[in-house]
Amino acid sequence: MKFATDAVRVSVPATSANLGPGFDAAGLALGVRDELSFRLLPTAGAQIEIHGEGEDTLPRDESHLVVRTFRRALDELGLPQAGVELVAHNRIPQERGMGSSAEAIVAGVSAAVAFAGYGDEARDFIFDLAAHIEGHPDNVAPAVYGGMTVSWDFEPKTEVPITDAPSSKESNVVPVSGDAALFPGSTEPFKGGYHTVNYPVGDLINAWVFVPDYKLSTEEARKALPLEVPRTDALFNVSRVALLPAAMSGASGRDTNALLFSATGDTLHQHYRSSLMPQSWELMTFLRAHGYASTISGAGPCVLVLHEGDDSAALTNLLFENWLSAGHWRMLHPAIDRQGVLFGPEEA
Ligand SMILES: Nc1ncnc2c1ncn2[C@@H]1O[C@H](COP(=O)(O)OP(=O)(O)OP(=O)(O)O)[C@@H](O)[C@H]1O
Ligand SMILES: N[C@@H](CCO)C(=O)O
Repeated sequence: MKFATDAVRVSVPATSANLGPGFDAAGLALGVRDELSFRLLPTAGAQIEIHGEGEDTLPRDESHLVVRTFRRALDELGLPQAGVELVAHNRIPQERGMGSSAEAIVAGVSAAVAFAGYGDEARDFIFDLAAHIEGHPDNVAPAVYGGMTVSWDFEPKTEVPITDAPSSKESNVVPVSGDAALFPGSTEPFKGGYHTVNYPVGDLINAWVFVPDYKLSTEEARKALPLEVPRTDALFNVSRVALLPAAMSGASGRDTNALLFSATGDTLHQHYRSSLMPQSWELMTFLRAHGYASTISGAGPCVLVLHEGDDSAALTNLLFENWLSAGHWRMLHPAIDRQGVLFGPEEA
């Protein structure tokens, strides 16, 4: 395969994973974007210019996450390993729970796809490869498709009776019974691996992200989680995560803010991580004590609030004296992003 163009642009939104109960499954795209441009160079290697978030910390060599995933995607697409110039304008806070690593991975894969000359039809390929590189799909899915997503890892070997389990990698696909009848001609196979669906988000749903002045790596935050959880905690999260789509739609016919409050409850992961981010835990519990649907964003330490209606003034009043005035927290009010990654050839 050959490069279809010599320069491409990519724009990827921030994301908030888990939304409380949906650990490693639910995610929401937020209107804070990193913008990247890539240009092929006649010589090997990577030349990297970084503006904004990470300009003092990110590497400027082949170990840069965007470049690493770009190279992996070039291999997958059968494109040669060319030299590349990368200019990144980063707005997404890093190691804060706003999906910066998923953003970087989606950016690298999308750039390779754009160089290959593909457009929207390659979105599923981007999701599949990026989720495999990230290792969990909850940030990658909204970064790719926008809006609210729920993702899952389909394992034919465990989800079909053992006697029917496919034995080779090639047959690691399960046709879903009934599809052909419902949609004549449809094959809709469920292959092993990550899948995702979008759920509607009501126009009046607002999101706020409180960004602290300290960081926490996802790797550290994942180490704090137990391998097993009590059944009562698992049952609690099953009901809460099942409520999320109805609450986020804003169209359930019930009080949306009351539903959002219940739907963002979690007993599976947040409290195990609280000692790694005591200030964030305190802010989240304070907000919940005042009736706000509040969660730790992703692996933390940002705090997310979801609410029907614009409560910016009330939130500022509530938090100014004890939280915002000391300068340790920034309050963001991003739109819900409904587009996901944007990518294509650099316009001349
Ligand atoms: N824009 C970027 N460009 C290159 N590398 C990045 C970028 N953003 C993040 N990274 C890499 O990803 C790491 C942060 O990943 P981590 O998963 O810890 O945080 P996060 O993705 O912001 O949080 P979460 O997954 O909880 O939302 C950084 O230390 C850096 O190595
Ligand atoms: N679901 C992930 C999101 C962070 O990448 C976690 O909470 O660890």
